[in-house]
Amino acid sequence: MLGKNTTVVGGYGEKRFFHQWWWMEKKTFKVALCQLAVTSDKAENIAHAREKIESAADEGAKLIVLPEIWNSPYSNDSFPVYAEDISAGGEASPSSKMLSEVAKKKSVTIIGGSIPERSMGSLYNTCCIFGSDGELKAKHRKLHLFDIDIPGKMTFKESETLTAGQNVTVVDTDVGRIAVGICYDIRFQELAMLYAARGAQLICYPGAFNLTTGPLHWELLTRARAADNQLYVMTCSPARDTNSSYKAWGHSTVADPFGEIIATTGHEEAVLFAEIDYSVIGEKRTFIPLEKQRRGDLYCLVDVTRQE
Ligand SMILES: NC(=O)CCC(=O)C(=O)O
Repeated sequence: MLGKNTTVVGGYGEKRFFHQWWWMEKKTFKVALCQLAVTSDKAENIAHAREKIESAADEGAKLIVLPEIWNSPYSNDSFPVYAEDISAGGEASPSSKMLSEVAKKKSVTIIGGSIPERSMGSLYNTCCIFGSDGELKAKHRKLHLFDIDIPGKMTFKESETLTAGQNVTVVDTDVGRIAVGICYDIRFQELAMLYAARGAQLICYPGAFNLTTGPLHWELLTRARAADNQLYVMTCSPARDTNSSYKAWGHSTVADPFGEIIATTGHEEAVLFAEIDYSVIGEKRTFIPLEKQRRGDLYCLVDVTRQE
């Protein structure tokens, strides 16, 4: 049953989102993905992230992306200890304060990876998006919690400590219309499809896959989300720490709207640069006109959250 705020997207109902000038326009810029080494010292993590962001900006990056949980170890024991009250700002959230300051100082857009957030008695895995004026433009709370059990290989249950977010996130920035998902969110194609229907040119997924699923699925999903939706996809991981309880896969990656990898790295700390050209989106959608060819008479995606 379709509700008051329900919009049918894809198929033939959403042409307006696919024919706006801004994704046909040629607009190139440099992006930097900071695959940060994370320690158990929060102040050190913040200072280190600041240094990497500043040097990426000095090298010409206009959009800077951080990994999932970059101010804390990735563990259910750590999330409550490292959590910050982002909406209180200032000293209550030294991580977001630093991101805001550096975005403004360097005049760059920052997709601030994610940090554990404390709000109204709950904890979230939250990405803050800062504009080049240093303002917080949006907050994405991870929608799909990472609860998996592959016996003897990988068991994790974020829902032991975290609460899932309730909002999808698409934000207009100086460097285009950007959508955000966090790690496990990448497994849900409907979300990416909804983002494409809302005109996203780029989806950023700060993420921390592991040594079981990473080799099989990280690149596959990055490329699939890009090729299915014909837009840019970026996945930004922490560097692997072989001494930590959760070993991140690393391999931060940028895929173009054809699903081709245009930048990637290994598992050590790195800052990865790529050149983004939004005119490629229009070009690939002309070559392979999926949007015109969808069988809206047989299936469709329903956007239950759009406010008209
Ligand atoms: N932090 C996460 O959400 C990890 C997701 C993951 O490893 C997966 O396989 O999915």
